[in-house]
Amino acid sequence: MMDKDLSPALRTASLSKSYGRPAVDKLDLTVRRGELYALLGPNGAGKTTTLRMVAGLVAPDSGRIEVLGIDLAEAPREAKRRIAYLPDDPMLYGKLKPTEYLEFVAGLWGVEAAAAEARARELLDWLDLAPHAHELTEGFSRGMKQKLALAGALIHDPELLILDEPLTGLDAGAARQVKDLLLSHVAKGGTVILTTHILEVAERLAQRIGIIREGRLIAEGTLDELRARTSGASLEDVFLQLTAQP
Ligand SMILES: Nc1ncnc2c1ncn2[C@@H]1O[C@H](COP(=O)(O)OP(=O)(O)OP(=O)(O)O)[C@@H](O)[C@H]1O
Repeated sequence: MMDKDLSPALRTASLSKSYGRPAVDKLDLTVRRGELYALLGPNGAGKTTTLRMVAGLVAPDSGRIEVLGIDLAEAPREAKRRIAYLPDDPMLYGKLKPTEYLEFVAGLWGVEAAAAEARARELLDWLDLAPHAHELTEGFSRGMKQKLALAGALIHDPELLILDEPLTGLDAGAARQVKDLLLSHVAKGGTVILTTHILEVAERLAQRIGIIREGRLIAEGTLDELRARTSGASLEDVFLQLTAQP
């Protein structure tokens, strides 16, 4: 068996899911430990479906998913403990205050109370939510809710962060906080996989970029490698060339 420590952060093999027609189609994706990987693709390409399968929220029709060397189907609890998943439409409980919400999520993960409290304080500070720690989240703006959902996703200190459109709807200051948090996670050896339609985010943050279309990976590499494959100067040129319908 492969040494778990050498295994990639994520490996999917021939991963497929169909809703009448294929949403994800025999997808082979490998994300290395310690990288920030951006998954790009046009609307309906299968990005969210892929992430939902990796997070264990949608069962694949076929194929395999390994998280840090752990087979998701064989050991779902062990695999999911190592993952944070932030959906594009996170749900909060409006009648809870941020501290209560984070305590609640920490409890679900079985994080020990003192550790959870310290981690919650750190995350609220980091995301500038500390001044609102004792307000009900139902009064929060969309960006504040999104930041709190991110804090909730990170409360159990997971190694692999999977984020669906984490910067959409955030103002410049909030987007910077989230970007810094993701970069610091990678700097500490963690892994981030995100989807984004903001190509500048992928261009600036990602070590590698994967482009999917119709559920298949059609190109992958560093920005320079993708540029070299096309006549594109910017990621937008590259993206539009690669995803153009034949
Ligand atoms: N629960 C579902 N029921 C039926 N069809 C679905 C479901 N979820 C996704 N699909 C279909 O699967 C395909 C892939 O959708 P998905 O949301 O994964 O794409 P995406 O790349 O995330 O798109 P976007 O950029 O618009 O968010 C689409 O054709 C979508 O309509």
